[in-house]
Amino acid sequence: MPSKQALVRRPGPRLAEGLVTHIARRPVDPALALRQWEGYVQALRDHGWRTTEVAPADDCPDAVFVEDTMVMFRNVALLARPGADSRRPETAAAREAVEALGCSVNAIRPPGTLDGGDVLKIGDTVYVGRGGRTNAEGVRQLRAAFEPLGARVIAVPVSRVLHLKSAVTALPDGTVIGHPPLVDDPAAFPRFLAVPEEAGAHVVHLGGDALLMSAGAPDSAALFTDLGYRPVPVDISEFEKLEGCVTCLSVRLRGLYA
Ligand SMILES: NC(=O)NCCC[C@H](N)C(=O)O
Repeated sequence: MPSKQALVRRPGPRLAEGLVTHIARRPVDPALALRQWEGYVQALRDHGWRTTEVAPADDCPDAVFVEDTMVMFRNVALLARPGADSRRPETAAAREAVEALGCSVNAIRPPGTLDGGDVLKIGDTVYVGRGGRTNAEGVRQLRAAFEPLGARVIAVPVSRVLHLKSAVTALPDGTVIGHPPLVDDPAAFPRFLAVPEEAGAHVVHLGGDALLMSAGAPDSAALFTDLGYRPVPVDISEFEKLEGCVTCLSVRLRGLYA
């Protein structure tokens, strides 16, 4: 059975200064953000996930988006080298956290850049978004790290949103979901399902039929219900103002040895 261990990182004091690239900046309410983060962590726990907090990186406004610090394949962590300079210091404590969980750790080296949010795994297929944060050398190093472990790495273009997983994620059956205006090339995926809202493109499989998703996508939630899934909505509006989504607030470690 897959392990249900997740890394999370609480929002720091400079959260409101987080990067915005593809949307207009809107003020972030730090107190509300903390409550929303606690609700997100609770939703993971309510569905059987153990959560480990990565030590704070309080000088890094975007540290709460801990998914970007690494990519997991089985029990191997590939430490990211974030494409944004301000996010580079985030990986040090993330490394300590995965090492403490017994993972093998590898790392992207200069001049490679890669953000965890650019990597979507579906079984042994690993899609990587070549876009604003992940460069060709990062893609090459991802291949070199994971193909020997049985991964098939497929690079896809990302130009309309921040990360690949800002555009698409996957249902538990492997169907890739995305909001078409934001997806560069839906034909890159063998099965693609259009969802009616941008925030509806982001799901985290909690186990069984449960899908963690933004409360901001009720029509997409209805679509998933109609397909036999059980949406678990969480309000993450303050993180969405910083181009965050449900995937990027945790690293899921499904391949740990018991
Ligand atoms: N994986 C993700 O989608 N991460 C969101 C990161 C948002 C953050 N404001 C950034 O621009 O890096």
